[in-house]
Amino acid sequence: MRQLVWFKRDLRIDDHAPLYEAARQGAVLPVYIIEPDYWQQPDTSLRQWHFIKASLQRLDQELTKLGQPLIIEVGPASHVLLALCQKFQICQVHSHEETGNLWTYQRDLAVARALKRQSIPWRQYRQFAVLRGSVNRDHWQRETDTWLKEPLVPRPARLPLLHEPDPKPLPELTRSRDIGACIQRFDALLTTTYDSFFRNRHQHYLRSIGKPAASAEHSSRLSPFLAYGELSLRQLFQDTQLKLQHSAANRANLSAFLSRLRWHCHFIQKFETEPAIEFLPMHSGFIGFREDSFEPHRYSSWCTGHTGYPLIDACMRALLATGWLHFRGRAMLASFASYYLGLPWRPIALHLAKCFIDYEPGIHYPQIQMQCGVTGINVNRMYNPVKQSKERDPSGSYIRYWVPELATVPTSWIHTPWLMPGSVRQRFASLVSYNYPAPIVDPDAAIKSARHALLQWKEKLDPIDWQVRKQQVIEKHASRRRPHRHVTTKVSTRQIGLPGFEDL
Ligand SMILES: Cc1cc2nc3c(=O)[nH]c(=O)nc-3n(C[C@H](O)[C@H](O)[C@H](O)COP(=O)(O)OP(=O)(O)OC[C@H]3O[C@@H](n4cnc5c(N)ncnc54)[C@H](O)[C@@H]3O)c2cc1C
Repeated sequence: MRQLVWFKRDLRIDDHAPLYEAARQGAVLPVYIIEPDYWQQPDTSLRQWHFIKASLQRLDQELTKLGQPLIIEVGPASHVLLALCQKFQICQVHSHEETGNLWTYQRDLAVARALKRQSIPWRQYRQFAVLRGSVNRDHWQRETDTWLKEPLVPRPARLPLLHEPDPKPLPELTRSRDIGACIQRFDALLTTTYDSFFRNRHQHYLRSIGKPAASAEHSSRLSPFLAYGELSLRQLFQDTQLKLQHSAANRANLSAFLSRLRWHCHFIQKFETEPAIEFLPMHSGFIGFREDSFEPHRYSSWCTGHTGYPLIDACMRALLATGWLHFRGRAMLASFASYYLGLPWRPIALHLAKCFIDYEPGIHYPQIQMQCGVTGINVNRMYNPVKQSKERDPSGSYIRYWVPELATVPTSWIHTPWLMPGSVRQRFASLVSYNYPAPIVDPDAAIKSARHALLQWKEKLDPIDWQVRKQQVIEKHASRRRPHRHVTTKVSTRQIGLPGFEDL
């Protein structure tokens, strides 16, 4: 009974239920499909593909040690899978569930239809503490915690050789308008990133979390490995819990880290429940908000890190160069683009998605909407870029590193170079050619206008209607430790509900 395991965003062999279950039932063909059309989507970029490429090489080495190398094919998944099923007389396809963007959801529907036509069952397994179908947020926390604590799935002892693929290099993909490769990487290896975090980097996790340079060192930096599944979230969760039990000194740091692993699933659950938020704001009253105020010049200055606000530009340039940014930096970039530059949330989401190597749609879209103020249930976070700069990078060392035009600006002016008196500027200008832009918007006027625009927009809708829509968001998405007394209906839908095999 030959089985096919379709590797998607789960490039590992440990705690991999599809691989383990398939191997129990027969010989396994492990397959990864490169889908050129996916890599043309506006939220993807080649820097993500370069990361995946390295993960695929490691996955292939692991599978080869078990006995069956990885088969890598190029083309639309439904065609590739059908062709492989026919060629190798496959009885069943196994994969993890994916909470992806609309493109991957439609791809999965096409795969389900194609396999059903050939009467080949497709079994999908849970990869995160995320529920499909009807979700009751009252019990979500308990159910997902139970899943996170379940025993890990062992790796198969061996995989009998079914097919020896021809050794060939992975294809080079191209894109017409790509964001560009990363010029600096933190660490491309899971083992070294993981070991160094738990050995010592985590000891300053909490203290560093909001500071740009320190968090680059003391955050786990495991996000890309989680996003493409080289590391199992459940394994990381359980390892952290174990370390927490044996580490009296670092309880606060490890507990904070553990909460973030729960947030990972909490956010993906929001996207799984309401995938439309890839395109539409969570609070439907915000449909169309700021769309008329899109200014291409402001957008391109923000995208390239030339807004004239030193910390904003440093964060954007760090992201462009490395593909990673700490949480506060991401939040600040999104909030600044929305409130100070008046840009609509969706182009903000797309640019950041392309920049992030760890792009995870399920975290990304709910977070973006929260930071851009269109969920209707979160406090509006209008981070003041100058205040943030003074608090988070007081010496200006991060700014100087990423914005070399400001490298020699004295600390007293590093956060507000536009306020430098003429005499200082003259002295400074004689040393270097100073070509840093003036602030793209006046901070006080911009925030005043953001507040005004928000109020005006909300006034367009009847206040009761606004409240009703807000309540709908709370019922669908808010996490609850205790049951919500007023909610009588269960929220259902999934990712447009990937139908059961029989429903197609
Ligand atoms: C606008 C915006 C967009 C974001 N987009 C993404 C994204 O596409 N992919 C992504 O992985 N994270 C995203 N995040 C969340 C967070 O910023 C990153 O997970 C984190 O910075 C990754 O670095 P780390 O692995 O060192 O984090 P750590 O602090 O070491 O956290 C460990 C893991 O916990 C999870 N996590 C941490 N913080 C959060 C959070 N606030 N919400 C949900 N999960 C969290 C991540 O899986 C992370 O890898 C976004 C945040 C914002 C504000």
